Amino acid sequence: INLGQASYSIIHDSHPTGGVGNYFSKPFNYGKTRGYAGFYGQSYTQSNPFGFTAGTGSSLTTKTCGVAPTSCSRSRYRTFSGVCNNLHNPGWGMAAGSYSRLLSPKYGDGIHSPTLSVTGQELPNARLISLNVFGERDIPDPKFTLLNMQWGQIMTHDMSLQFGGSQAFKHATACCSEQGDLLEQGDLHDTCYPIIIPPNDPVHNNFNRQLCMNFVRTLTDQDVRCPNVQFGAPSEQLTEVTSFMDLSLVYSNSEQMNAQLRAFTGGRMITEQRHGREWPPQNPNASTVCTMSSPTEVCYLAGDARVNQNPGLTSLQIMLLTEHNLIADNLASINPHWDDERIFQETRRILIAEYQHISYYEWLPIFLGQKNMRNNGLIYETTPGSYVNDYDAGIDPRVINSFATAAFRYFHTQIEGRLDLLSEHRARTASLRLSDWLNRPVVVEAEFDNLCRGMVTQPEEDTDDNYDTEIKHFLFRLDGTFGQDLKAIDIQRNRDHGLASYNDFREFCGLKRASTFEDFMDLIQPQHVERLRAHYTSPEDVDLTVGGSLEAHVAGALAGPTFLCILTEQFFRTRVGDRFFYENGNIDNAFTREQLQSIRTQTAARFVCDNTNIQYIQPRAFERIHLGNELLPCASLPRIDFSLWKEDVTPAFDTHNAFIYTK
Ligand code: HEM
Ligand SMILES: [Ca+2]
Repeated sequence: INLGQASYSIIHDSHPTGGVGNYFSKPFNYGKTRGYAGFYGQSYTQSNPFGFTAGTGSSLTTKTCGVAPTSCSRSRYRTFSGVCNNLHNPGWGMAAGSYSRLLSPKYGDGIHSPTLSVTGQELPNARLISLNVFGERDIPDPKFTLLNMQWGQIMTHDMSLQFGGSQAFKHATACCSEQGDLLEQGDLHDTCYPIIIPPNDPVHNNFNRQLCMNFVRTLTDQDVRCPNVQFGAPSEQLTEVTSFMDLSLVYSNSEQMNAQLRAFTGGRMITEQRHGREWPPQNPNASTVCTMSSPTEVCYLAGDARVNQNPGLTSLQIMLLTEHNLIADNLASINPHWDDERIFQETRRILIAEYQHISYYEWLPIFLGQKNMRNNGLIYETTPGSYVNDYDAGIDPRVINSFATAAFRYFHTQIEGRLDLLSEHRARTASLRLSDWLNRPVVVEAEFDNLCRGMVTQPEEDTDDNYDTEIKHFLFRLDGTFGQDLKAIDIQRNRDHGLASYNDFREFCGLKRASTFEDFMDLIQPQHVERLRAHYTSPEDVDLTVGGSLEAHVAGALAGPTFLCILTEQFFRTRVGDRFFYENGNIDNAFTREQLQSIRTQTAARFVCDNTNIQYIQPRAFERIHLGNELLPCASLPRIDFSLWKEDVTPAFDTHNAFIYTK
């Protein structure tokens, strides 16, 4: 490959003085005003989202609702589809089930059509809001690395994939012509909701034409005619993946798909050996899922269909895959009597634990704040080897629509459009332009270690109201000059899913409901409020994904109070509603105290070290290298001690005497 062609340099703007975070005189104490704490475990008004039987030949799609069994047997291991994690509600969190909601939807027609203004008119154009309300300044984050952003996308892909409508691939349904012109009304598919390019768009030449960006609506329980959906009830979007943090992106969401990924020997996953290391297998549908300049280019197959989407994501997926095989080889050598299935399942359990640990104790505190997480029971100060027995079968672990469709997407602001390739001495050898390498993983194989060093060294973009030009004007441009706009897509998706308004969520989160635009100034800078006023007719119309992305951050967190409320709620449910959560000592095959303690020593840094040829890394890999976080030899970082899984080690843990955390 010709990297020269792809190199790209950006001149960084200087950091603005007095950023959004400094706007408040009084810091907002999120923990104290948690007005929404009362609803855990309550049931929601929506119609039965589970227990679907297969859909009935919808004309829209071949996709069908997930089928949850009516009863479950107690398995030692998670199912691939997520069913039976909750023994009373077997469908909770399963793949092909629905999202949950914190607030009832606000569809235009009350049931299914995209949200409208309170005046009954269309909401302001999504691309216009993206252009005029949000910036595109390139401000490197002073503290965090690109790994911080990239790990978040891994968690996203584990937790959510909107059914049928994602813009992450070239969509089979076209709402705009090849040249980008809006199709005639009669030619538009039912699921089309194209983003119209406004007049005077700075990059798309709209002269004498009605241009658009493709946008296909997410399929709902009504679209695929799930049984038990009540006539006239509001539509609920479906998700393709399990809600649990169970590494479904590695192992897939069904047994059949998993069988295509497993080697069925030594507990291993299928890999292909090239250039002295293991790579994921080739995707049999390479030409449809990847952008390839030759038919022999690599295009990977993994548990998640988005694996090839961008080089950083693909690199982390590869690391998760090789970490699986590394653990499997360790277990196989210490337990030669274990068969393939046993090694595979125990390995899967350890890898998920390792990843849940890094996500909850190393990554999430950066985003949600350590104190906030402690106050709300998302993490605990544990004594060595102690369990946290906070599993609650009454908590619905499903992913919340406003989490996946608005709050978690805020971190698209952290995406960097230039990826540096670095030597072991952290010298830059070249840079990649992100939009040259979307759905095109060939570069990952050619530059794996250099890319990974870039990811753990380069700063991510500041978490603010700016979105990198590579995703704002060039997303999925393929060979074209310009492409799509991820912020505009996020706004359009917010309306597609009929999310309740920003103002509704403020109230829900215990904040003051605004009656005028000025009332937003408690959390949003005046110049941003003015831009909202210039575009929206009423404060009631402001989209959640827009208002939430403009709020000043809560001290110690990377989001404002409204998004923080949704994020905190989600990660509480994801933990407490997961029967197999790694710290839980009350399940049939809980880790022993020693095993749990060893898992708790694992860090993102060591994980990266063990799955790349990187020799030196800073111990806190989500943070940039600085005094106190200098490069150290990989071997000096703690590593999980797999000998603790040797079967003749009797568990020393006594449930009755141990210090147990309970809710
Ligand atoms: C280079 C990095 C990334 C790219 C190119 C990217 C691109 C995309 C695209 C194209 C979609 C589908 C939009 C739609 O059709 O509605 C999407 C969805 C999403 N993204 Fe990202 N993203 C990136 C990183 C991230 C990060 C860092 C996070 C959070 C930490 C994130 C969170 C989400 C979420 C929650 C969704 C919705 C997923 C679903 O429910 O289907 N993304 N992203
Ligand atoms: Ca999952």
